Amino acid sequence: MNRPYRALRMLIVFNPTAGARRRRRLAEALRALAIAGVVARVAETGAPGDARRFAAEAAAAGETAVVAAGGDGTIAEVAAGLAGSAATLGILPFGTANVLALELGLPLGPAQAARVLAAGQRRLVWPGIARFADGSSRLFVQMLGAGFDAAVVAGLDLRLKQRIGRAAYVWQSARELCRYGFPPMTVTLDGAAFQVGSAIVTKGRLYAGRFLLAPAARPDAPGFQVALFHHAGPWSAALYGVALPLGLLSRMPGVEIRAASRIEFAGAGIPVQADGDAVGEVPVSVADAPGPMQVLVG
Ligand SMILES: Nc1ncnc2c1ncn2[C@@H]1O[C@H](COP(=O)(O)OP(=O)(O)OP(=O)(O)O)[C@@H](O)[C@H]1O
Repeated sequence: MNRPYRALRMLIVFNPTAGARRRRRLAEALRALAIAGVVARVAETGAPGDARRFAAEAAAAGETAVVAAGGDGTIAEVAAGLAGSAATLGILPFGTANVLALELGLPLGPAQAARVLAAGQRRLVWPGIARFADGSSRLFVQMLGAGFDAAVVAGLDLRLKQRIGRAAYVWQSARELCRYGFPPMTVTLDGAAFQVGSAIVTKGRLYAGRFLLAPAARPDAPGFQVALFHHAGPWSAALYGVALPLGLLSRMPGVEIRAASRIEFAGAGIPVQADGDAVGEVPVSVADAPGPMQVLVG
């Protein structure tokens, strides 16, 4: 995927919700792009769904590169809008966790990330698709979680996240340890059923930032790694929360990582998150997107 390529024009889909700092980061990226000779138009989102629509319209109009400027949720929306088109996805990682950017080794500084966009090196990323019982679907680029981590995402106070960043997830995790009921869930991996408390389906190795979850993951290939959390309850969840930043999660008792292509979740009252956004409830099934997409990387 490394043949010479240079998008001299690109659309940047910018999610402004995180406030003034994100706007300053965009201005810095635009300056670096201009210096590199790239003409960038900016489309600002006003609501969830706009990023996907802007990206789809740009791809239909023949835009060669569409850049998601935001967190993993905005990247997933732009990726969904570009799916099936020839347009390349670019990333200006302006989120709180920026897991996909870290997974792909992208720099987090705005000027450095802009220079990556201008350089035009590409690699493949093969997204997943979650399908819900109501017929809706959601494309994800990095991961999908059902159970405790989705409860944390669903309960997150977005204003607190704006103020204190990732610490808001730690605070919300502590709150959910006290109130999440850990209803039992069945996860079926390519026909084999497991009873678990929570599960995370991931395309990448990393989770919640730079933390290693699934060492064997391959973002560019079809299929998934699935982390099964066999022990349910607040004590186990707290232990897993401590093990994650220490890089020990995949080796904890009660944690199993398996490869799978088709995953089905069954249960009642269990929240689901995809790429850090609350997206619905179990039952949900997960499969590969019809094809991979190209992403600008350094
Ligand atoms: N203008 C907007 N107003 C409200 N919601 C928006 C807007 N633009 C995008 N969104 C929604 O916000 C969700 C979260 O956005 P995004 O992931 O970029 O930011 P974040 O939550 O600050 O980052 P992170 O996930 O890293 O914490 C997206 O999935 C998108 O649907």
